Amino acid sequence: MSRPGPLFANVALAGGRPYAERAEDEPRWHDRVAVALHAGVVAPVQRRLAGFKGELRRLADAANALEDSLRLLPDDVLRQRAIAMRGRLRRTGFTLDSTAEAFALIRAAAQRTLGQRHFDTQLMGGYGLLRGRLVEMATGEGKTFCATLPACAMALAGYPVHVITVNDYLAQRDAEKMGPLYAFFGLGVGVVVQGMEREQRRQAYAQAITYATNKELAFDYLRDRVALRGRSSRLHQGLLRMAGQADAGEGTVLRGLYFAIVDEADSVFVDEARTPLILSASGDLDGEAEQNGTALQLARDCREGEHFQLDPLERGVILTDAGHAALDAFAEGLGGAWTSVRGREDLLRQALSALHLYRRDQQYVVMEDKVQIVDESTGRVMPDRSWERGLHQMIELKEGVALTPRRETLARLTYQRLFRRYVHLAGMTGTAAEAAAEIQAVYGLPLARVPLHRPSRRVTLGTTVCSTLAGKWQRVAERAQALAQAGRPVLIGTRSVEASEQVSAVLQARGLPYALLNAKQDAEEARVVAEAGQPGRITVATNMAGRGTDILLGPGVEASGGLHVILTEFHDSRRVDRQLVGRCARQGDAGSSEAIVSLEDELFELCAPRAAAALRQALQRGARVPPVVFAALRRWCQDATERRQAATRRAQVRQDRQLHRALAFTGRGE
Ligand SMILES: Nc1ncnc2c1ncn2[C@@H]1O[C@H](COP(=O)(O)OP(=O)(O)OP(=O)(O)O)[C@@H](O)[C@H]1O
Repeated sequence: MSRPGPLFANVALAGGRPYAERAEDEPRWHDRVAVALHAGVVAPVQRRLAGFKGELRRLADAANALEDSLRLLPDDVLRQRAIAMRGRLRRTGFTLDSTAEAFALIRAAAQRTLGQRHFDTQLMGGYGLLRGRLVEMATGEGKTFCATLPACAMALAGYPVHVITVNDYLAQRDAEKMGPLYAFFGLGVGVVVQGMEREQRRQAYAQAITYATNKELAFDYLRDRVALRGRSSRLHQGLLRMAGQADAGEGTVLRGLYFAIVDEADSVFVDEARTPLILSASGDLDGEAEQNGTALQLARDCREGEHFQLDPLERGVILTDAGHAALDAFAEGLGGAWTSVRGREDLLRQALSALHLYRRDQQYVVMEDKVQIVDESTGRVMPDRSWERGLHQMIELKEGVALTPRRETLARLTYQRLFRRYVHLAGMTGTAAEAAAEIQAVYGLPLARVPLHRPSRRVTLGTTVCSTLAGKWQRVAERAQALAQAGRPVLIGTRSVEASEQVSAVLQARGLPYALLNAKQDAEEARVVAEAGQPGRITVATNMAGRGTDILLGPGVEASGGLHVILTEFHDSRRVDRQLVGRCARQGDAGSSEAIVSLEDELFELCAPRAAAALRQALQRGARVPPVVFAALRRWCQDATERRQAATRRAQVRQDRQLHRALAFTGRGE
């Protein structure tokens, strides 16, 4: 990008103000080819960027050259110089020289306000973000601080900035921590988190820099779309407003989609992009309880293999011929949805899914007498979300809690479509590798790798494979006990609330003190994280302590070997495994990691049940299984899952595009 403007790629006037977003969000033909080829496009992506590394270095050198001249300047002179840059940035855009100067000023201000000096690697990362790249910086290299450079620079130039992260805890933590730096330049910071009122949100988005999670942002944008919907055309609406003839309306919450820095970009752009975002309103409960109750009754009488088959990977239920026949016979004489073939099949499928595919303390928890969905990638509850098409009510009935009304869809959007609408988009993550090609193809962000600030000292201890779950928990507890006794903090990462409770029970039985962080125990998250680096501390956590969590080492811990991370189950993607391991040995600190898994783990059971069973028998016979065999099994399972998920995302984008075309034809976008 040579300059930030012209930004108004597509301007709708919302509440009398311009609302910028990109109109052209359809991927081009070569993007589609790239998506189709997926893994095969890594090489061309990297070739095109061959010259960028040198540019990053030149930028850092240019900023360093200015450092001495800024050191002794009084605060107000520094501030004045930054403000004076606004005109220049608007005129010339973010050239290498102007960016170097802006970054040097921001770095000097950060030293004064936060007591931290941006590393050269952070200057490089910041430049990559400003230039619309997917910046890969290893876990712990300080992406939060790095993002302040482009955020501040863009905000100084007058463009609204969104810093997007994966959970409320991080959004709040980062906004608070970096606030004093922004305040130095008179730039306001807003945070948008779950449960905020509309007006609070509007105020947060009105600030120069807004921190928000991808989910909050997406739903706010969807609500804006609904607010703008139904107007004859954007242009027409804009003209009406200019002429002062438009209805006052409620207006929009956002100011548009100008510049977004997406933290943990692989999670947001890839992992979360499998699920469409659906804005819904309360419907009614007419006869729902009775109908669902009858469906559950029938589902309990159905037998797997005879009446239905399960596809746990796709969370699907397939009815067999015998299943169809039993359903038709059962429905005879019943009214309501039972009268139509589709209606009754839907009911039975949802009931079977509720019974067999959705498990308490895995996909959801029951808290405050409510079924609350646990987000698989963040490990957190999503209190105001529900499953679609009656599934949620079916699970409520299964759990014996009060039924909530079914929701009706108002608007629907995918992350792919949302983020492509940003006029200027950038992403950063510690784990881009396998996702880079897809992110380039779908979102148009080429990869830029930033070198480590200090060489890594992480010790990777390999994988222990146990034949059973029970054996695994014992082994995990033994390891945690031994390491804690040696004065090291230990982080035990689990995939589900259920697993975190299983390992807790074993630790308790051994009389070992530990802290637990999961969707049910999240009240003291900040405290648990703050203490997780203390000597001898054992912390059990789901993915809540995965991405973004920064565990600071207590006194003496560095000398005793740093934080030790135990991965107790492989995730669907290796990137998520690496994120957990990335909690230790950050920025050249001491630290180690190991994996202790079992052949009864879900990944193996779902993807390679026969191979897992054969290996289990071999282990139980006392045979020695070479580690390469387990490594191959892991790779096979994770590759298979990733491929399936990539296919789901492609289908998602396709469906989204078709829907968009159909709606555009009728003049009603989402
Ligand atoms: N320039 C700096 N000087 C001193 N400390 C820094 C600097 N940059 C970052 N840090 C510290 O490094 C730690 C890691 O930072 P941060 O959590 O932002 O890393 P990250 O790259 O976002 O990691 P992850 O990928 O795990 O989210 C924090 O404690 C932060 O305060």
